[in-house]
Amino acid sequence: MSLKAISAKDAASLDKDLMEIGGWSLDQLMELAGLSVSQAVWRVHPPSAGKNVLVVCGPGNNGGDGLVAARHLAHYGYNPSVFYPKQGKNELYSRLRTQLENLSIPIIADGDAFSIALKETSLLVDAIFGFSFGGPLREPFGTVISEIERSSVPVLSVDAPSSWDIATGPPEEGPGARFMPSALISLSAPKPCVKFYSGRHFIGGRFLTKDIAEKYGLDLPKYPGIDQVMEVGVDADARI
Ligand SMILES: NC(=O)C1=CN([C@@H]2O[C@H](COP(=O)(O)OP(=O)(O)OC[C@H]3O[C@@H](n4cnc5c(N)ncnc54)[C@H](O)[C@@H]3O)[C@@H](O)[C@H]2O)[C@@H](O)CC1
Ligand SMILES: [K+]
Repeated sequence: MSLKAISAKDAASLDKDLMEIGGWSLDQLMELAGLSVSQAVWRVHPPSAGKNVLVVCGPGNNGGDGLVAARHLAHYGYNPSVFYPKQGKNELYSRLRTQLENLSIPIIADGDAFSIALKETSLLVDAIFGFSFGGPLREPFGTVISEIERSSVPVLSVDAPSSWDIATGPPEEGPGARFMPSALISLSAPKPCVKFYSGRHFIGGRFLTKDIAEKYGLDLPKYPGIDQVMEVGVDADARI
């Protein structure tokens, strides 16, 4: 069963609905989104496969999901580090950063340190851009994406493979043209660019209601048991 995709425009308006009529705060949505990212990491890369996980965070809420995921990964026993070259400027991101600092999770901002960390990690979480990515890749992210593409480190992308156009997928050429993560977690619903993606696909963000799903023509994911992720095409509905 392939799940219905949601456009970037509708994804933004779904977020607005969740917060304006759904009673949700951004903190809560980001916490559940980041928690589901951490569970997808556990599914594709349990600590026995390597504890070093490098979370690359962009300046927006996709990056915020990465900050939240890094915290959960530390509590699970991984050694996460965060590369956060353009740090989001608001109170929520600074509180998330403080939570990471209090767990002694390294937050690196410099490109050379990123190159070193990339060589020492066994999984990279791509929390650079989500559904608000648009237009030609602005530095430093072209360089960052090219380095990720060139490395052999497996990647789990959050909501969309960063640098892909949310509707039309990977760029023809330049950074991102050969970027294919080995795992993807879509939040709330897949984005249209998922049709260009091949690899393990999870759905996360276990907070949709039937009404909101209907309003946007989405399927309600059948999360198994108490899990915060459902693997598309793998997990059967095992709800209690
Ligand atoms: N709907 C949901 O289920 C939820 C969504 N969340 C996350 O929020 C994300 C969307 O967050 P935002 O709307 O903040 O946007 P994004 O985090 O997708 O990206 C926006 C940031 O990237 C920069 N940017 C955009 N295009 C660029 C380019 N071409 N070159 C360089 N920089 C560029 C923008 O300046 C902005 O700072 C989703 O993808 C998801 O990961 C969660 O945090 C909350 C729950
Ligand atoms: K991403």
